[in-house]
Amino acid sequence: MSEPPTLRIVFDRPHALFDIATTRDMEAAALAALPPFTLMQRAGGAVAALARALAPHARTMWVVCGGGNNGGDGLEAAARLRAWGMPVTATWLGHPDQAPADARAAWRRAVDAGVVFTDGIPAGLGADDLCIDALLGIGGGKPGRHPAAQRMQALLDAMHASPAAILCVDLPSGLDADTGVRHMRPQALHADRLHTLSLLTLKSGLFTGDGRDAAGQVWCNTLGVEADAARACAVLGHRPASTARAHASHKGSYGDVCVVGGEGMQQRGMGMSGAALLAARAALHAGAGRVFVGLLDGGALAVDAVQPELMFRAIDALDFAATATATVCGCGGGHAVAGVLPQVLAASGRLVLDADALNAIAQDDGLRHALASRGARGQATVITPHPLEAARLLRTTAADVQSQRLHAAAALARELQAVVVLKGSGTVIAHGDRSPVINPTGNALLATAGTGDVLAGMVGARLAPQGADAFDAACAAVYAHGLRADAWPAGRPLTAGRLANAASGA
Ligand SMILES: NC(=O)C1=CN([C@@H]2O[C@H](COP(=O)(O)OP(=O)(O)OC[C@H]3O[C@@H](n4cnc5c(N)ncnc54)[C@H](O)[C@@H]3O)[C@@H](O)[C@H]2O)[C@@H](O)CC1
Ligand SMILES: Nc1ncnc2c1ncn2[C@@H]1O[C@H](COP(=O)(O)OP(=O)(O)O)[C@@H](O)[C@H]1O
Ligand SMILES: [K+]
Repeated sequence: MSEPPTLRIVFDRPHALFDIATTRDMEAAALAALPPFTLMQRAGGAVAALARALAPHARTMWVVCGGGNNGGDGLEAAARLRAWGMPVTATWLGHPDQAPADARAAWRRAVDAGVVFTDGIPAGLGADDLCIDALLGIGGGKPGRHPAAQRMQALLDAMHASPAAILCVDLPSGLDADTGVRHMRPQALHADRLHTLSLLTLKSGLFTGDGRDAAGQVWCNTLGVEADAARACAVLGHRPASTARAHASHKGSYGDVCVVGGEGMQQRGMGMSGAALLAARAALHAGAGRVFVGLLDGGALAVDAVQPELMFRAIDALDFAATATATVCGCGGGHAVAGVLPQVLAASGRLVLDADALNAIAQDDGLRHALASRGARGQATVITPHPLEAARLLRTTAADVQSQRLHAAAALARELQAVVVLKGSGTVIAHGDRSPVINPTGNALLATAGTGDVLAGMVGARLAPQGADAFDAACAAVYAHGLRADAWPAGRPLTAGRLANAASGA
C-alpha cells in the first residue's frame, strides 16, 4: 500500500480517542495480520516525513531513542532521513542483544544507512534544527523504576533546553497516554515549537491534564490500521453546528435562564453578587431569550445598571419549572445557596449547578440524593465542577481527580445522574452511555476569577430552548467558551466580564 497519510489534528470534526489497552489490542492484531516489521516501517516513515516537513532546513536532526519499540520507530525514522540525505545524528539507549526484534531491525537499518550515533548531546543545535523524542511511547511507566530513567530525563532536558523544534514520536516521553499525567518534566514550555505524531490511534492523554502542554500540535498517522470507533474511550470535542436563527423566531424560541446565586454582604460580609451577574450576562450574550436573576442578597440589588436587560426577581417569584427554562444555580452562592437548593433541585426542569451549589451538595446527603433522583424524573442536570469541587463531590483529593480526569468525570456522572463538565485544561464532559468528550479549546487566559461563572451562564443559554439536549448543550458551551479565549486579542487582558460580553453568537 502507499504510505498512510499523516493528519494534522484540528477540531472541525470529532476524532475518536483510544486508551493504551485498546491500542495494544489493535497493534497486536495488526502485527499478526501484516508481514513482520511492517508497522514499524510505516511508523518510522511517517515520523521521517513529518520531520522533513517541519524542519526542511535543519543542519542537525537529533533522534533520541529509548530501548523499546518507541525507540525503534525513531531508529527507522533516522534510517529514512539519512537515506534522504538529511543530517541525522542518533542516540540509542538500547542494545542489539536486548532490544525487541523490530527495534533491533530498525537499528540495523539505521547503521546500514550510515546514521551517525552519539552518546553526547550534539553541539550548536539551532532554531532550524529538530530533536526527535523517541525515548518512550505507550510502554513508558512511572519514573524511578528503570535504570535508564535518569539518563532519559537528562536527554529530555537537553532537547527542551535547545532552541530546536521537538517532534515527539507517538507520545511526549513520560506522558501517560490514558490520563495526561506527566511523569517526566521538561524544564520549560515550548508549545510553539512542539509537535507530537500519534501513531496507530489518537490517545486521550494528549488532550487533557498535562497533555496539551506536553504535546503541542498533535498529528496522527493510523499506520493503515482502521480503528473501531465503538472502542473509543473518549471523543475529541469539535466545532458545534452553526446556530443560525430563523427569521420567524422570537425571544421565546430561545428560552429563559434563571440565575440563582450571589450571596449578599449582609449575610457573612462577603458580597458575591458579581458571580451571579457574570453568569447572567454570559447567558444573555450567548443568546438566551430572557434572563432573570434571583440574588441571595436579601433584595439589596435590583438592577444591573451595566446590563439593564437582566430582570431581577425574588427567588419565590422565579418559575423554575416553566417550559423552555434553564436554571443556573450556585455562582457566588456562598452559604445561602443551601437554603434554596431543595426548591431548585425539585422544581427546575433543566438545571446547571456550579460552584457553591456543588459544595453544598457535597456536604449534604439529602441534597445529593435530590440531585441524583432528578434524572429519573426526566429533569436534565449539568454540573460544572473544577477539580477541587469534583474532589469534594467524590470525597477524594483534587490531585486524585487530576490523575484520572476521564474516570473521575464518568464516576461523578454515574453517581449523580448528571452531565458532568470537569473543568481545567482539556475539560471533560461525561454522561451515562455517551462517549466522554475532551474539549480541545481554551487556554490559561481563562485562569482568572469568574470565567467559570461565565461558562455556567453559557451552558444555561444553550440548555434553555425547548428540546435542547443537555450533553450537546454542555459540549457546545465549553467549546465556545474556550474558543473565545483562543481568539482573544493579544495584549488585551482577559477578564471574566469581557469574556461574558464576548459570548455573543458563540
Ligand atoms: N511494534 C511495532 O511494530 C510498533 C510499535 N510502535 C511503537 O512502539 C511503542 C511502544 O513500544 P514498547 O512497548 O516497546 O514501549 P516503549 O518503547 O514506549 O517503552 C518500553 C521501554 O522503555 C523502558 N521504560 C519504561 N518506562 C521507563 C521509564 N520510566 N524510564 C526509563 N525507561 C523506561 C522499558 O524498560 C522498555 O525498554 C509505541 O509507543 C510506538 O511508538 C508503534 O509505532 C506501532 C508499531
Ligand atoms: N489553563 C487553563 N486551560 C484551559 N482552560 C482553563 C484553564 N484555566 C482555567 N480554565 C477554564 O476557566 C474556567 C475556570 O472556572 P473555575 O475554576 O470555576 O473558576 P471561577 O469559579 O473563578 O470562575 C473553566 O472553564 C476552566 O476550564
Ligand atoms: K516519545
